[in-house]
Amino acid sequence: MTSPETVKTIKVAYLGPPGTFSHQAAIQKFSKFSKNFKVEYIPQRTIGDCFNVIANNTDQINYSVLPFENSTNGSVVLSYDLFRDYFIKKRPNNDILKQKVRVVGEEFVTICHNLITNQKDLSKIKKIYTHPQVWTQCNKFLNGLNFEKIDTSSTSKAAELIKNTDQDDCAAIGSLISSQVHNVPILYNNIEDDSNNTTRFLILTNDNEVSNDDGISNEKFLNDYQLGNKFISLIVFNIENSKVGSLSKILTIFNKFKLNIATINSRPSNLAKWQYVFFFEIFSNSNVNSANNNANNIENNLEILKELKENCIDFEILGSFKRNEKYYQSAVNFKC
Ligand SMILES: O=C(O)C(=O)C[C@]1(C(=O)O)C=C[C@@H](O)C=C1
Repeated sequence: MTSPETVKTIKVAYLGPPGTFSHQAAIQKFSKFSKNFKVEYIPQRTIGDCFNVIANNTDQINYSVLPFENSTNGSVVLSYDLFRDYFIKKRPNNDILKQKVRVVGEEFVTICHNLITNQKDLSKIKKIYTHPQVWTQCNKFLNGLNFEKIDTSSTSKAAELIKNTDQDDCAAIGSLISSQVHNVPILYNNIEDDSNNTTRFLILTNDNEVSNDDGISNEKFLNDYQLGNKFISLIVFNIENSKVGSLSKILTIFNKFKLNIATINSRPSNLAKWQYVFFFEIFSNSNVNSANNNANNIENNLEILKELKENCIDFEILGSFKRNEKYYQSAVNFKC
């Protein structure tokens, strides 16, 4: 048995305060490690801070949890823009394979929203606080109510503000756990439009870190705990926007190598007006870390990498990770 002094600590950053959906994602992903490791969950003030602790290698954080997309209202653009800015900043180096910020996993959380308030009469609520991503997940409940929307850094922050106000016309939207953490009652539960409302989170790490005394990389360590053999690679690139066919050329490359594209997103490049940075997620079957990688895996297929590089201004693999088995679960299994 490992003695308490030799137990290694895994530090996981998440959007705080405690009780956010990001906190829930972190616990879902990392609680299984607590048999062999001491897992510390470290709250961050903003989603930007969750990214920066990894990008800047601060506070000896091993992993960070980042909301990435929601089944009701789509991409968390703030997270895409953090990747975009990181990619653009790194452009001059253009080092394809070894990046500092790596995406090494994903987690899915069922998002059930609650109206949290000390007020007992809905018609008396004049201000509602929550994270901006939430408003359009609760359209049906909120439509017709007459209130001021106040954005907060997270849902649990909204509940904390309600706790600390003496005004009786305020409410927050957040999780059951946030209402318990801040000890403010729920007036209405399950106010999300879709009872299967789900957010997908990415797990980030820093390549320089190792997870255990054997020197196994965080990437391999986390993937070894994940079942299945489907991998996802997240890539980011920019192309000659004005050249006819430049994006279709990229699509052709994936078709040629028989790789399925799971998602496509674009964001303004911020380099010049009306120029874009593209994010693709690519399915593959082989393990990034195994010795017998086959050519199907984008990270190790030099031919694909060469063709992509030739047809992009800049191109980067942000990470590859095993598809979380929750992705395949039916909606019924996602119920709260
Ligand atoms: O505010 C929270 O609780 C978060 O974890 C952030 C966040 C997000 O940014 O999407 C996570 C899940 C929900 O979709 C709403 C908010």
